[in-house]
Amino acid sequence: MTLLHPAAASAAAEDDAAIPLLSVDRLKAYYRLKLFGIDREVRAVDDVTFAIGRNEIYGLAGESSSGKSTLIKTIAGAIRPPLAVETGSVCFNFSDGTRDIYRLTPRELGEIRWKRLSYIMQGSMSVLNPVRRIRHSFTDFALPHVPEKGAAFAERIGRHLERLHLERSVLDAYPHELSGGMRQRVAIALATVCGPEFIIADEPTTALDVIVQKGVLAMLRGIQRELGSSVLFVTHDMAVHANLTDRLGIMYAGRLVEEGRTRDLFRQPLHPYTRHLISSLPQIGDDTPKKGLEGSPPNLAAPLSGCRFHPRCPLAIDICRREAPPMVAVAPGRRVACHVVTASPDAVAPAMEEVRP
Ligand SMILES: Nc1ncnc2c1ncn2[C@@H]1O[C@H](COP(=O)(O)OP(=O)(O)OP(=O)(O)O)[C@@H](O)[C@H]1O
Repeated sequence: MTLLHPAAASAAAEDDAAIPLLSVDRLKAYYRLKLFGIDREVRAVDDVTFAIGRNEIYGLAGESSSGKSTLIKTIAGAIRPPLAVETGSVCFNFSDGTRDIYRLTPRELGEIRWKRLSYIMQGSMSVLNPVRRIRHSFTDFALPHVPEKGAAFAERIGRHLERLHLERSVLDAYPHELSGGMRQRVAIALATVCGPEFIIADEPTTALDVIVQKGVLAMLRGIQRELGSSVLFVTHDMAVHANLTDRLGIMYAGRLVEEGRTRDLFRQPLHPYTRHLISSLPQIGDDTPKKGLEGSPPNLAAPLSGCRFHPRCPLAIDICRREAPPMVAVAPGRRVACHVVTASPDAVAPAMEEVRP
């Protein structure tokens, strides 16, 4: 197995577009706390590098507290104390120019929100004002960012709702009058009405039952294709990733530990943590009892030396306790941070042959 230079792997991952829409480079974001007079830092995002191409849905998976929400906050420039960005950069290559998110003024950041970069949150009530009709949410968020005003603006909203198979009458409802699924559909309509180039979706279907979830995901996939937007989709639910995302990044304890095309990760997971996530998914006809992962995730305020997964890893060897494994490109578009995987190319090589395009 030939290990690729990260730049070569990165280029290979971006088959569809020469320049990624989002580039995150060596990003570290820590919560800086003072507890009983003692300074503590929670290393929630610790040296994360990845890129998202145009027109792709990139999934981010990992168990609770692995740093997913912190990563998307830092990507969106929504950084409030005690969270602080230590090092690294986040650049968007929008159609009207490149923006380094940490060099923008609050005004410049406000100008790209909704128009170029928008969000779909888990609780749609956080964007839909509970005491105002839905129409006012559209006015508040979208009106400043589109050229149409007055009747032309109302027509734009109406046409967008119809495109998403929503009745125009939904505009007259209060959020509490709609079901959870319908509220999430409205939140997707709101997030996409200005035609954003990049959408961040944070657990948008987690609170919904499976049938409603399927409809909401199909709606998101449909509008993403129509607009040609890129999506960063965050959920711990691997089944959702399998159905929706094009590429997948796996986070563990503040770090990205594996990345590749979603189908390749499911067909041949390399990192022991990814293998665990995938093997614990239920499969029809398989009634063998699923074993949970022993131990608990590390305390990010006192990170371990070496690989953060080593105390729970069935494959851990000596070096895993001493040195943090770097993310290494092992095939075009495939990276993994694991000493065992990268040190045993022969064992992994046949598997990697399968995932080569
Ligand atoms: N405001 C905060 N102050 C201090 N630590 C925080 C704060 N918010 C999150 N953390 C810590 O940062 C780490 C990463 O949390 P984060 O919420 O980003 O993980 P997550 O993967 O999104 O989890 P979940 O799926 O449960 O939302 C955790 O250790 C968490 O306790």
